Amino acid sequence: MTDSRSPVIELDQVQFSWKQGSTVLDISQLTIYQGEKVFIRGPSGSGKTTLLGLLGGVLVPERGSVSVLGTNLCGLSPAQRDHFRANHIGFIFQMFNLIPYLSLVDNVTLPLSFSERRQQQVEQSGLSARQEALRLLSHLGLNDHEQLHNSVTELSIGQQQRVAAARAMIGRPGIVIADEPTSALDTDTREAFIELLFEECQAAENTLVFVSHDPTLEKLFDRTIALHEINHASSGARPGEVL
Ligand SMILES: Nc1ncnc2c1ncn2[C@@H]1O[C@H](COP(=O)(O)OP(=O)(O)OP(=O)(O)O)[C@@H](O)[C@H]1O
Repeated sequence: MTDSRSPVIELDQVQFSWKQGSTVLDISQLTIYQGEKVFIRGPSGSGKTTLLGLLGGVLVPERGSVSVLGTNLCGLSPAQRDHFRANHIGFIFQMFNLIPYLSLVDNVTLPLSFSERRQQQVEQSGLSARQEALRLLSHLGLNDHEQLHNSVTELSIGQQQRVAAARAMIGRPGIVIADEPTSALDTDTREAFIELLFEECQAAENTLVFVSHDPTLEKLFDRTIALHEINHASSGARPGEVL
């Protein structure tokens, strides 16, 4: 079956191993399309975080190509990859990685300091960076005036997650990559958060790549990629192992 949407991420004959280790990822082909909401699952240690590192240009494969929005990341220098990532990819990390000495709003607007493109996208919306940060936080469920003045160290896990998601999405990067961002939450809270994430991604035309261990979330997504099914590396976990 052919897909009429444009590919935004294309992996071709990719192999990756950590130094002196055996091959962790060996993927012949992987294509993710514009606007898709993709769920990636796989056993612990199967290489999900490593794959996200390749998609974001944090890591480069020793073989094959990783093309994102038409740019082959393997052909860029480390500095060019950093620049590309700042412009086009929003990350939601497992541990959120919020900056404790910055306010919530400053945490959210931080990516704009590294990306003129994302800054311009906010300007074009007619809002200031602060207004856009507040809009995103409010849409993601953080609109209590008092909470907004809290230090990030005083936030619950769910609230931290919302700040991290707003930070990933500010300035419409195009691609949002989330690594197990809901693991500390109960099922209802997870689903509610993901629905909000979807709405915001759709409005901003972001493609979403989401990694989780939780199979109950799968049904919410357009497509699931079972990493252990597309990964031919001998060190990768085999189908049937504990998910
Ligand atoms: N920085 C690193 N240096 C060396 N080996 C690493 C590094 N990061 C991960 N690995 C190894 O690569 C393999 C895949 O790890 P990865 O974190 O990508 O798996 P994962 O599927 O995301 O696991 P989990 O679900 O537990 O987070 C593992 O064997 C791991 O030990």
